[in-house]
Amino acid sequence: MPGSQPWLWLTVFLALSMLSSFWFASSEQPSILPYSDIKQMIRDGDVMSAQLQEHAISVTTEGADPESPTTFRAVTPAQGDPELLPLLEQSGAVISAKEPRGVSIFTYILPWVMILGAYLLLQRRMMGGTAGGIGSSGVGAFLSGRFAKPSTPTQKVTFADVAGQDQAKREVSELVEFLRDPERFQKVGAEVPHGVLLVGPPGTGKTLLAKALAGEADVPFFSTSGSEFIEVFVGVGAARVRKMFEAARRAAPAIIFIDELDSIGRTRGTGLGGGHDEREQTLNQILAELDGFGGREAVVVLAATNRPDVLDPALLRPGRFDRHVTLNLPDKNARRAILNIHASRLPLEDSSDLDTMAAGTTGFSGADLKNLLNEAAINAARRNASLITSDDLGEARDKVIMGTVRSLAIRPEEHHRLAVHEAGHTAAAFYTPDADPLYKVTIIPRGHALGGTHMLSTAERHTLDETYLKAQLVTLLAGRAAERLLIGTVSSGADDDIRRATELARSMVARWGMTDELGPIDLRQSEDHPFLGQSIAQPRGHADATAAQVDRAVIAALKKAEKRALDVIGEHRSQVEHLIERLGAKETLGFEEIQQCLDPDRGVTTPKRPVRSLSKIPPSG
Ligand SMILES: Nc1ncnc2c1ncn2[C@@H]1O[C@H](COP(=O)(O)OP(=O)(O)OP(=O)(O)O)[C@@H](O)[C@H]1O
Ligand SMILES: [Zn+2]
Repeated sequence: MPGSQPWLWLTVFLALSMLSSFWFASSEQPSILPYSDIKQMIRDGDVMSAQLQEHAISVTTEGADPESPTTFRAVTPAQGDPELLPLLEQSGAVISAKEPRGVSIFTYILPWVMILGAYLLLQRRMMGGTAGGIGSSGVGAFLSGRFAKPSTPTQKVTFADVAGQDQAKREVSELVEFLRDPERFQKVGAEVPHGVLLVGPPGTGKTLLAKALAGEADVPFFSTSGSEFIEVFVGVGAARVRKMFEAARRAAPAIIFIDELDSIGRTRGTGLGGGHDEREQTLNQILAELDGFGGREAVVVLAATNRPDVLDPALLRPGRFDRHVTLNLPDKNARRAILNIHASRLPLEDSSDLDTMAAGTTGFSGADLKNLLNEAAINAARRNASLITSDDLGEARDKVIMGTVRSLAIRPEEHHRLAVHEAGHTAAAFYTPDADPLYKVTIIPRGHALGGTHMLSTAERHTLDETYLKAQLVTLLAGRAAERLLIGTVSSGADDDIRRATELARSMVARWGMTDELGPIDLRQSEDHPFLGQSIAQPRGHADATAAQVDRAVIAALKKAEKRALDVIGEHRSQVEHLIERLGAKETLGFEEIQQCLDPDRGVTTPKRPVRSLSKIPPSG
């Protein structure tokens, strides 16, 4: 922080130098003599010149060395000395007088005021964070620290600036009316959600969407980032949160945006090495503030994260961040739209290049695409060209793919394998009658896993029957099976599939007694610790021989499921290949399209079974 505030330190420096000049100013070191001695010198005629001040007299004498006269000084008697002036006049010394020194109280106090001011500024800054922003003004903005970091007048962001993300926009836009006219809702006692969690991979436009909501509703936007709280001193984070909420309440209707919520909102009390006090205090303060909304205040808190899985469950309770809006990486059409938005100001040689780019950037986030265009423009500038060519774009794309660690960008050579892999999961789910019905399939990365076959989980299952679980195993392993059958090699992409399949098979064997050899006996290796919420090693209560038997049964179940997956895909090879082709071209396919590929004769139907919740089983890697 010090480095970021040079002017602050300049102020402190100035104040200190004022003080010091003040302290040392009076030290031109004349020798101090008793007044009577000075008077005697005057009488003796030794004094060449005298300078009179309000309460002091300085005299210069010839001294021993005429070249360097000596100065003496004395404080004059309090009531003054009527004899002094006549005496001096008689002596013939040069008499001068000095104005009373302008040392008002102000001069003493000014430096201290400056130091105090600088200190207060520094503290406010720490408390206020970078809160403030578009449209926030007045006292609220002052307290929230905006003055410390003036936000350059940003142009208003609206939903039109957010390409794709239709679902997310629709969900968030419900809040626009509330923010525009909260009284209408309050009058009829309608409670509007106060906490909305924006979930999605980096660069998918979470911040952009929050700003767009503020822009659409035309309300102040207070923003901060979770990671800012981690660096500050204990207690400051909580105070900052309080200030920001206070300011937002005053400015209501308003929006608070907390980026990177996971960096403060991680589950408390995990990690055996003790917690992070500051983080916990900050988190507790956020919870308290959220609870403090009496359902009446027109303040909406949006928070963004790409790790909803690590969030403290307390944050997700009703009345807190109970509304979740998911942002996905853009598919081809959405990528085209994003490129369009950001290329509107750029001189492109051929705008159809953007179609090519949209097709060749699977897995790019909105931020990646924006970055790509910027890199291309830089390339063109380096060449001294006035137009951006397709070569510039191509180079820029490669740079983004290679260069960004965070990016989930998919290399062209991975593209086909992903399509094969996902088509495998999809085909297995489609042809296995007991599996969950399909909903859609995509090769666009979601979160940590690449691609995904999305299935509708039929109702909420409380008990899982054996046939269903076996179908799950087959579906999980079918991605890898398809790679093996249709490409000839397997890849690390099935990592998560194998982990989940193994976990499931082990549960079937060791918890649910779904093998004949072992029967219904609990042979778990470890137990979930109820408080730590994680497995810690527990002593095993059974013999090594039994453990080996469990392992064998697990392996057998997995092998059998893999065989089944290979068979299913082999039997429907041409349909699966058709699916792969379509998936490669379109990246995301809905149920109807899946059905057209895998069962072309059947005509379109929709999933029959009742649907209550969406889940993503199996995730795929
Ligand atoms: N859907 C989109 N439409 C247009 N531009 C987008 C879109 N998504 C991202 N961008 C561009 O990428 C930039 C970065 O996006 P933003 O900061 O909103 O992402 P984020 O999801 O908040 O990322 P992070 O998780 O890193 O905070 C935006 O300023 C915008 O220019
Ligand atoms: Zn998979």
